[in-house]
Amino acid sequence: MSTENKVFIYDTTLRDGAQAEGVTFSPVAKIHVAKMLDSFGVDYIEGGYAASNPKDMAFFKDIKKEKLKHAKVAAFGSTRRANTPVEQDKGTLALLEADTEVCTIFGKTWLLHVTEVLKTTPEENLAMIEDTCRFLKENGKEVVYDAEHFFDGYKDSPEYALQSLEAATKGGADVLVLCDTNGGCLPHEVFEITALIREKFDVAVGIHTHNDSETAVANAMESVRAGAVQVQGVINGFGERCGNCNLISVAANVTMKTDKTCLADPEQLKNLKKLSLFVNEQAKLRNNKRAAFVGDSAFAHKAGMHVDGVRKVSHSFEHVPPESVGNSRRILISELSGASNVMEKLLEMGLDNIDRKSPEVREILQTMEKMEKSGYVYESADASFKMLIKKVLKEHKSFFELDGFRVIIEKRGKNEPCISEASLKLKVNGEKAFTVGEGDGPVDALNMALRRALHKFYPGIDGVYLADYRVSILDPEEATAAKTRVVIESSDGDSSWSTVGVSENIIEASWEALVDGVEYKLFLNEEKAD
Ligand SMILES: CC(=O)SCCNC(=O)CCNC(=O)[C@H](O)C(C)(C)COP(=O)(O)OP(=O)(O)OC[C@H]1O[C@@H](n2cnc3c(N)ncnc32)[C@H](O)[C@@H]1OP(=O)(O)O
Ligand SMILES: CC(=O)C(=O)O
Repeated sequence: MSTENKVFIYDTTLRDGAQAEGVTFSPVAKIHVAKMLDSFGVDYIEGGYAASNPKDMAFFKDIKKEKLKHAKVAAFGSTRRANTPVEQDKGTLALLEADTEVCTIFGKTWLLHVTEVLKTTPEENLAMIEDTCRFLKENGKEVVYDAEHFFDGYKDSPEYALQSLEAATKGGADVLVLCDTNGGCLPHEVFEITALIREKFDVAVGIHTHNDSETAVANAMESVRAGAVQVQGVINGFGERCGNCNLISVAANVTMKTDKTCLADPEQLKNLKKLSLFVNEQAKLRNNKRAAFVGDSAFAHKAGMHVDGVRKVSHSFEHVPPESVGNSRRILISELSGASNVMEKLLEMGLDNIDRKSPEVREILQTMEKMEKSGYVYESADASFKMLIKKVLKEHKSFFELDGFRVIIEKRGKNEPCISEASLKLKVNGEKAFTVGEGDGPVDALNMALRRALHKFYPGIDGVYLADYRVSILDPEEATAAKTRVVIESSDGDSSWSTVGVSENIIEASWEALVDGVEYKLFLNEEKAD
């Protein structure tokens, strides 16, 4: 492995990532993730624990058919069992059966583990490490040696920790990976110990960190600064307990903030958000809004003064340009907004002729603050804020007029399903419309009735559906007077938009949000048609 300014990215999403609570990859998902990682440009893909289960073993067979462009596939396992000849050790033989270019084995560094977990002697553990590395080398493998609990072991007995690395080196290991298995180390310790190992060993050094002290990425970055040339981690940082080092942040930090490189094609960084979303989808995990670099909030500006700064000089409040990692800037509207937030929204609406100091901008701010005080929130209901702007600017028109609605929910027997039905009376362009809708719940039924009523007049909203529905109870301590806030996300398949409604009655709050959502789409359709 060449160490010249290159940091090798070793991805263990499919192995240590799969050790996260709530994560299981299907065989198809494993292949999808591996292909995506390869296109992104990671150097190693650890596909699973060879001796663990048939699914992991099948992955090694299936991935061979995929002809990866760049990444090497690694099979993971442990040193041989104590007092077992390596050529008879089931785990080691499973590594050979995986038939990968690279084999990664973990071995014990910490005497506590040697005597209390393996229940063997320090000498036998050293023999286990050396034998297994040598056997795999003799079988033509590139061998990555993961020194489990390296930092804890080193703090307990530096002498034995060094002997364990010497055993791996004698066995021919190509990389010595220092593992902070329990995730308890701090960056300065990782720097010092990595630097020391780099000095003592003429073999490439790698780093594998866990996030139990919330320092996994910082620890990996410090190890790299001290000379580590391989970083092991997981896309999005999930993994055993609190997770592994997040490779999303490592790839971005190494590429943009150090003089080192880690991606063959640094332009791939523009696919960082895409990669993050894809891996979460395959792992069936929700996206973390606040994730560094790739989260929806990573470049979302809320405070008025920040928005003012970003509008003047983008890097005044952004550490890297959002587009460099495939993300985008968002301006949020809330009671903490100032004129700059409003100006950004006006621009998004194509209204570029309104002065920042104009009375209209002040009135928009004051109306919004008054509404927020009574329970509305606009930071997650951008379309409602745009409707509010139209109302203040007297550019709003009602596409229809409500004459009334009735919603019923009926359960005809213990084992019968709940039926929701809504009947709705509207006037559109002076013409009366009366419709009935059924749905999975009362709001869905109301939504169906509304779309049916409008179909004849505005067929452009036919494809719009409810994508998400969230309810919050405001002032719950005032039991009967509690208000309900409903946020609805509507979608037409290509884009989505959110609206808000507030009332003491949940159906009325939902109706208000529905109306904003429909009107927003009708305005957009009109603008497109002009
Ligand atoms: C830090 C890490 O994340 S390392 C990766 C850990 N990952 C996993 O454990 C997931 C996959 N594991 C598995 O599917 C199973 O544990 C298997 C198939 C590997 C082993 O299953 P079992 O044989 O039933 O053993 P079990 O899991 O209970 O116990 C571990 C055994 O491995 C031994 N062991 C643990 N670490 C090592 C090591 N580095 N080298 C050799 N043996 C080891 C233990 O001493 C224990 O041996 P014993 O049965 O003689 O007491
Ligand atoms: C090898 C590994 O996963 C660890 O030490 O955490």
